[in-house]
Amino acid sequence: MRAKEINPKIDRNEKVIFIRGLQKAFDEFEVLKGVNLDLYKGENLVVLGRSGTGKSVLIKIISGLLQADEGQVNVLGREVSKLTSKELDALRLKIGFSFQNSALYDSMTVKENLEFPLERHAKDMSVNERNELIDVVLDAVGLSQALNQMPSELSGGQRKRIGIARTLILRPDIMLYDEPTAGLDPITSIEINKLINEVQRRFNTSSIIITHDLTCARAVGDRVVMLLDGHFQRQGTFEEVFAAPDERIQAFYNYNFID
Ligand SMILES: Nc1ncnc2c1ncn2[C@@H]1O[C@H](COP(=O)(O)OP(=O)(O)OP(=O)(O)O)[C@@H](O)[C@H]1O
Repeated sequence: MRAKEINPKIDRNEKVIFIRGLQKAFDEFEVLKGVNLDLYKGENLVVLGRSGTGKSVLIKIISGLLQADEGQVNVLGREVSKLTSKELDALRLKIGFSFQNSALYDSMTVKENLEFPLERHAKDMSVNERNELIDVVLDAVGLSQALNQMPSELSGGQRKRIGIARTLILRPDIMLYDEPTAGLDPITSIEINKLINEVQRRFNTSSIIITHDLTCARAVGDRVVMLLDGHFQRQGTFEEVFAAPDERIQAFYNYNFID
């Protein structure tokens, strides 16, 4: 797969996430030891790292699910640690989570699954507006025909797409994808990579994509960062990061890459 062409709409004057000196430990175990991160408006940032390096912890801190021990974590202009729980709920609505375990409700149709977040968070929306929005997000993920199907009738890749549609329906500014291609075959993975780029273009979202999948990293990342030993050791385009003469990075590459 060819490397991604960097999105020309990235606005480097606007940081939607700004993190400085982030530290997080669990008892004696220091997971994040001073992480700095910028996510620019319109950018897809890939965070790579081996298992247990703290990628999920980072996402949880960004979304206020975990507290940082030290450092500044600013999301859409708000300092996360200073928010009340109500303010945090409001901020979370601007963040779309596509987590590995964000499963669909099996007893509901695709349409009902998509209506669910609207019923909770957009109570005043008319039926017509809802239906229009459902059309828009289903079209975006290429599954308009699945409207009345049950999740059990869909493939793993299609369920993943509907999960992303359900996240998009609240029109988030930021998308957080945790291992978006995990458990998918290579062809379906490539389709999900294309979808991540399509979401970026169509909805002008800024995204963090956490993955071990280097094919995914190369296909979707405008910028790639490598989390190693509690710090971001490298960042740049995919090619720049893997051109680094660092044994640990080369080992990661050689072990993972499927070309
Ligand atoms: N709530 C918690 N309490 C104690 N330790 C935790 C907690 N959450 C995470 N950890 C530890 O922090 C480390 C980083 O975990 P994290 O889930 O962020 O890894 P990861 O990089 O996302 O790994 P993977 O790719 O396997 O998902 C792990 O050693 C984990 O055991």
